[in-house]
Amino acid sequence: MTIPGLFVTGTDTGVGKTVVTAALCHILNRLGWSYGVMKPIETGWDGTTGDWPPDAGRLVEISGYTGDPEDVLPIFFEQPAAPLMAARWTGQTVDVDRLDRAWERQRRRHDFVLVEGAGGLAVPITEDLDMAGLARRWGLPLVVVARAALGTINHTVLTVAYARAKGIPVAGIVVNQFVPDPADPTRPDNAGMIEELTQVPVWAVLPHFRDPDAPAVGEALAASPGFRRWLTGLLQESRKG
Ligand SMILES: Nc1ncnc2c1ncn2[C@@H]1O[C@H](COP(=O)(O)OP(=O)(O)OP(=O)(O)O)[C@@H](O)[C@H]1O
Ligand SMILES: C[C@H](N)[C@H](N)CCCCCC(=O)O
Ligand SMILES: [Mg+2]
Repeated sequence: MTIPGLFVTGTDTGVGKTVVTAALCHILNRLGWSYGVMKPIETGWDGTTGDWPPDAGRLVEISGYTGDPEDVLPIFFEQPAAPLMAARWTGQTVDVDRLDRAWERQRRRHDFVLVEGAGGLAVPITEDLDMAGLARRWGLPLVVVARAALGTINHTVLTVAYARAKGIPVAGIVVNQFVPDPADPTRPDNAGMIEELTQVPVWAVLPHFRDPDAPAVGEALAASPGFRRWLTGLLQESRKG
């Protein structure tokens, strides 16, 4: 495989990274790929409720992963905060070697790994590493999930500029939760403006789903021309070896 996977980031927390990562799992399931999933650091879970926290649990459920939880979710914190903050509050530091070891095990097992970040790209993990640094460290191109509504141009352009400043390729942008609103005339044109300003393909403009389950969102993503173009390119590259 020409790329080892995708790092799904967003312009903010709560923009739809997990929904889009689960949709990508659905598409890879349909293609019959063997792939890995990771949520390297999840915050806001204390480890006592259920087997998995919400994000890692969702990805495990859709991908059908049954192995060691450590390889999907090496690190979690109770406080719903940036990892560096959550770690400091409990007198800890994030063990980056532990993240790397989980990543290496995933890479040994799979040609392709889907990784969901926490929050946006500049969210700190340690004093020296943020989400962008993690994607770069693991050689993963980004998918940027962005809101559909007013304010998204600025957030998305800044996210792409930050990625470029750090030398990380951005494979595509997903504009999420489009709901027409007569009070917000920007919505129908935001994706085009984002593409023009960033020169990154918008893979899809996804609607707001009553139930954003992986098959529904995955089929919508799979049917979107921007995503199909990227996938066709990836499949051609993977056939070349
Ligand atoms: N297209 C959509 N249609 C309907 N609901 C959506 C859609 N996308 C996301 N949501 C909902 O919005 C909320 C936030 O989405 P999600 O959990 O995927 O965000 P996130 O970026 O992964 O957040 P976090 O930063 O906590 O990881 C969830 O309740 C999710 O179900
Ligand atoms: C708790 C939340 N759902 C995410 N896991 C963490 C988001 C950190 C965002 C930090 C910030 O950008 O201010
Ligand atoms: Mg999430």
